[in-house]
Amino acid sequence: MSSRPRTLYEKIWDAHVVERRDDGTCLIFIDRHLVHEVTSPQAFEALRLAGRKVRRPELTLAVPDHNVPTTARVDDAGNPIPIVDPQSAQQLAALERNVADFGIRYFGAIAREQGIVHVIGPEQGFSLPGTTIVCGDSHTACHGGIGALAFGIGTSEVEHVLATQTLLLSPSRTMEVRVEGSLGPGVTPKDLILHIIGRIGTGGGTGHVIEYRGRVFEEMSVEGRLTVSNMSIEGGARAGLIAPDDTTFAYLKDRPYAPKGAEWDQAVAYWRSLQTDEGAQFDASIIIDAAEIEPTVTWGTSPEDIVAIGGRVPDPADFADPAKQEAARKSLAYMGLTPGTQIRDIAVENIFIGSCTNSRIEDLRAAAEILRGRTIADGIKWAIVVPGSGLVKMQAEAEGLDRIFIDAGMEWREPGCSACLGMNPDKVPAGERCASTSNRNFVGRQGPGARTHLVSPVMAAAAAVTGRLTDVRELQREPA
Ligand SMILES: CC(C)[C@H](C(=O)O)[C@@H](O)C(=O)O
Ligand code: SF4
Repeated sequence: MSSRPRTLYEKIWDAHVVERRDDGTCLIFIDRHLVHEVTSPQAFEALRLAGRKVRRPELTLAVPDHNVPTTARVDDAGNPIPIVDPQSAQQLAALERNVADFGIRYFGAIAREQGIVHVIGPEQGFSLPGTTIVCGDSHTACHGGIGALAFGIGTSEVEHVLATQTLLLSPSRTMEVRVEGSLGPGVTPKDLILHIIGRIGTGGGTGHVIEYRGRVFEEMSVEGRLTVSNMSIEGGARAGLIAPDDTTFAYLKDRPYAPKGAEWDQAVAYWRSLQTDEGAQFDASIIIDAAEIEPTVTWGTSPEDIVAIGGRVPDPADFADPAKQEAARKSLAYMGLTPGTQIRDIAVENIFIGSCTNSRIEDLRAAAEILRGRTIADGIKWAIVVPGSGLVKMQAEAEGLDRIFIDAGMEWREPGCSACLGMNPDKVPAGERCASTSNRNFVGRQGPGARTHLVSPVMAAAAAVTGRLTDVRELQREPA
């Protein structure tokens, strides 16, 4: 192994090379494979047809999340309630058959550990620093928040990993996003990543793995780091990474699948070596001043269409690039917005707090803190809180957060992807707006014709209280 200074990405990559090919591609060992119901059925079917087994079933974890309804899943007698939508029911049944046939660890729809695949990986200690993690899902980048090299793969690659526990890959370029200074009050990791995407654009990270560096990330909780890394894919990057540190180790210790005893100590000793070396070169570098970042929302139909809460809807003519002008015109037409409108004058009818970006316990605590003792505005027709996992839900209930949401007039649901993409019945009606803590504001993402404004959990809570996009700093209380 060379002694030249290496980035964190290069260290993880080098540690997983099974074979280097002459064309520069490498066969990479995959430590962890997460599986959900949408992108796995054809992969299992192909294995079945070829008469192949899953090579390392113990390195695979499956869970249904996209299609599960978020209304009650068991009746009063504790019996499972059948899923109404035939396609969803079929996908869940297929996953159940596949995990049984191939001997894969599985948290079923009514297991208390069930949840969004990117929430349960770190929560279970299944996702660990320095590992390679894949899933047939673009937001796999999320797990980079604990220092894992984690990325989404296609269904044929899912099949390859199931069969061989390896992938043939080309190395990525490296990009450093260095954030200097600290985040101000009311400014969250979600605002930070929206701001970063606004800066680099949705294509800015293409071909790169981003390492997020700087004191902001050292000071940030693991859950905040997961939020940031989660949206790396919206900046076009293959993956995101944040170097593991004592905060990461404290978060992972004693989790069900984390190493224990002497193995834990050995693991931590290794994880401590997973820092970018002094003098290591990145292929690209971006520097951001945290002090410039305000609570941020999206105005358009791309995650790069961001604006500070104090700002206005942009005029397409403001963009220099004619292609951007045209995209902005289309976005504004879809979003039903007029250039120059104050962001804080935009009324919303729907609130969604959830998704693999923002449905962990800290997200729910922060939103509940804004909603405590308040009620949602009259203009809000639908407001749901969807915890990221059954364990997050239990924890939130133990802390009384569910009561705060319900007393405010919101619905408290079962875990899953829900209105993040509306593959289940949770959809935003056409022409209506939603302040959403999810990660994509694409045309039709939350339902046909739905208009999404991406926000942080506290900003979603603030919008629920006032019925319009609102600067959460106006609603924050002095600490008691
Ligand atoms: C359904 C799945 C393949 C998809 C993804 O890859 O990201 C979904 O999770 C999403 O967020 O759009
Ligand atoms: S919560 Fe949304 S972004 Fe995350 S995996 Fe589910 S659908 Fe994809």
